[in-house]
Order: sequence, then C-alpha cells, then structure tokens
Amino acid sequence: AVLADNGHEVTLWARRDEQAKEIDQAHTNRKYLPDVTLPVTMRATSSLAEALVDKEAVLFAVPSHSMREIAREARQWMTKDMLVIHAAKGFEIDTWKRMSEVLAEELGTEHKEGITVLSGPSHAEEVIRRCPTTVVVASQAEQAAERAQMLFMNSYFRVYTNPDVIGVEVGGALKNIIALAAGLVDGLEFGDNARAALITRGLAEIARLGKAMGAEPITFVGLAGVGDLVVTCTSRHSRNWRAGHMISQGKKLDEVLRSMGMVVEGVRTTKAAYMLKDRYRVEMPIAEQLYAVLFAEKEPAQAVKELMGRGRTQELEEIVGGW
Ligand SMILES: NC(=O)C1=CN([C@@H]2O[C@H](COP(=O)(O)OP(=O)(O)OC[C@H]3O[C@@H](n4cnc5c(N)ncnc54)[C@H](OP(=O)(O)O)[C@@H]3O)[C@@H](O)[C@H]2O)C=CC1
Ligand SMILES: O=C(CO)COP(=O)(O)O
Repeated sequence: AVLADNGHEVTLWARRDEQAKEIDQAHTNRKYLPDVTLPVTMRATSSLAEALVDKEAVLFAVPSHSMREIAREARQWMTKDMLVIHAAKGFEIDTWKRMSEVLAEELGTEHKEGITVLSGPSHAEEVIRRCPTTVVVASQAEQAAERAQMLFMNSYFRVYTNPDVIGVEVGGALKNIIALAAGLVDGLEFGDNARAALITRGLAEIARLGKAMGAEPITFVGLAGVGDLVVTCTSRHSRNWRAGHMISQGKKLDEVLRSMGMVVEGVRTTKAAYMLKDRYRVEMPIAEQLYAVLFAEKEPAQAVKELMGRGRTQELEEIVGGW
C-alpha cells in the first residue's frame, strides 16, 4: 500500500486465490486487516508469474518459515536487475540462517550483494492508516539500499539506510522473543519496572548475540533494535506480546498459536536463539528461560524468579570490557 501510494504499479501475491481476488476486486483484506480499504490501484494475484514478470523490484513479506520455498519458486520469473527486498523477521528453522542468507542461496549470485532488508517499528495496522512510521533498509550494496529508500519513502513513511544487514536482521528477529516475554510479564502483572527491565536487558542479549554473529553493536540502538523492541513490547498490535500474555493466563502454546491465526515469529525464534547462543558461545538468560517456558513447561513466575536470582554481574561488561 505504501508503494501504491507512491504511484508505483504494485501487484500483491497471495497463495490463496480467494484472498487475491478479494484484494484485487473488493480492495479489502478482511482476515488480516479488517475495516481497511486498500489502494484501488493495487492489483493482487495468486500467480507468481503475474506478480513478478516485468517488475522492477520484489518485496518478500512472507513468514520466515516459507521464505526458501517461495524464493525457489519465484526465481524463474525474476531478472538480475530486479531489486530484492525482504521484510520477514525470523530465522530459517533448523539451519537458523538469516533470511538474506536464505534468499542469496535460492536466488543466485546475481542478487547476493543487493539483497535488502526492510525492518523497524512498523505494525501493519498503523502503516495502512498512514500513521507516521520510520523504518530502516539495510544492504551490503549502498545503491540497493538507496533504491529501496526511494521506492518506499513518503510523507508518512520515513526510510533510513544502513549497511549492517546482519544487525538489522538479528534485531528484527530477536525483538520478537523479548516481546513474548514482555507479554508474559505483563500478564503476570509484574509491573512497568519489569517490562522496562526486560526491554533493556533483552537489548543487551540481542546485541551480544548480534555482535558475535558479525553485526555492528550500534545498529541495536537504531530502529531495527530499540525501535522495534519498544513497539513490539508495548503495542496492542503485537502478536508476539499477545501470545506471551495468553500463555501467562495458563493457555497452552498450541492453543495460543491456533487461536491467533497469524504468524507468531517469536516462538520459532526462541528455538533459534537457544541454538545460536551455544553456537556463538554467548549468554542469553532471558531467551533461555523463555525457551523453558515455551518448550519445557516451566512456570513463567519461576522463570522470572530465576532471572532475578542470577549471580552478581556488571551492566556493560561486553561493551567496556570491565574495569
Ligand atoms: N504484521 C506486521 O506488522 C509486520 C510483520 N512483519 C513480518 O512479516 C512477515 C509476515 O508476517 P505477516 O504478514 O504479519 O503474517 P500474517 O500471519 O499476518 O500473514 C501471513 C501471510 O502469509 C501467508 N502465508 C503463510 N504461510 C505461507 C506459506 N507457507 N506460503 C505462502 N504464504 C504463506 C498467509 O496466507 P494464508 O492466509 O493463506 O495463510 C498470509 O497472507 C513475518 O516475518 C513478520 O514478522 C514485519 C513487519 C511488520
Ligand atoms: O514486527 C512487527 C512490528 O514492527 C510486528 O510484530 P508482531 O509480529 O509481534 O505483531
């Protein structure tokens, strides 16, 4: 819708023909964005060929678990000049690869350098109402990031560029697990101090893993770090926060995911963080406790108790290296 507002010819692809027809003909998307009218110039189709042929750019905005499959299918309709952007916030299941790595593998070397990530605090429910929103586009290739910036930027959607693809992807994925934890803590009525503690110490964990994976730590104080972390931990629109809240009320994970009917990326990302912390040998106590709550039936209150009872430590040890 942002691209359509900017005067571009946009064709949205959806896997279900019925959903594509609804968007194309009625200009609504009742399941995901009720009470919204989409730009009438925006077309929709369930044919990848129709969506991709003769296009200047492609934005992959599918859930992370389906990125590889869709990219593999899409490749045959793509040209080497096409700008490739993605907006998914997660890692691939089992390989725990970042989305740009998955895309580079599937789309071939001609796209590798230019793959661009769009991330930051941007709940769809607000963007579609044209609320002022800021995001970041990251790419190894400055030109690609600037092309994406120019395509999307307008009076309500401000786009910054950043060369740190790893940082932007890691920040966007990991904030979801902290948001799940924030939903739990809010559901337990542990208060505003606890939520602020989670956001701040969650950011320390995100930056620690991100740095070990090759990110620039400064990226995490930007829109893909603090920005998205704050919005996801505090917004009523966040599915991750809502899932955490439901679990705090005693609902089982399966039941929560079924009732949401939308992707809750933080659940799989908790598994990713649990594996990646060992691979990169970093401490991630919040991710570790959340993993136990989601997958080993630990009581959320017990998890919080154990986090509060950890040994003494200094706040900024990984940044200043201690005294
Ligand atoms: N919602 C938001 O505000 C934001 C979301 N993101 C990220 O964007 C990504 C997509 O999230 P979002 O659109 O919100 O998710 P939703 O769950 O709201 O919608 C998912 C969409 O993807 C489709 N889909 C699901 N599984 C597949 C599959 N295997 N193959 C093809 N299509 C599939 C669904 O189709 P169907 O109805 O047929 O199941 C539906 O159209 C996530 O990584 C998310 O973190 C990033 C920024 C903001
Ligand atoms: O990433 C998002 C906003 O920037 C969406 O977060 P949720 O998936 O928690 O709704």
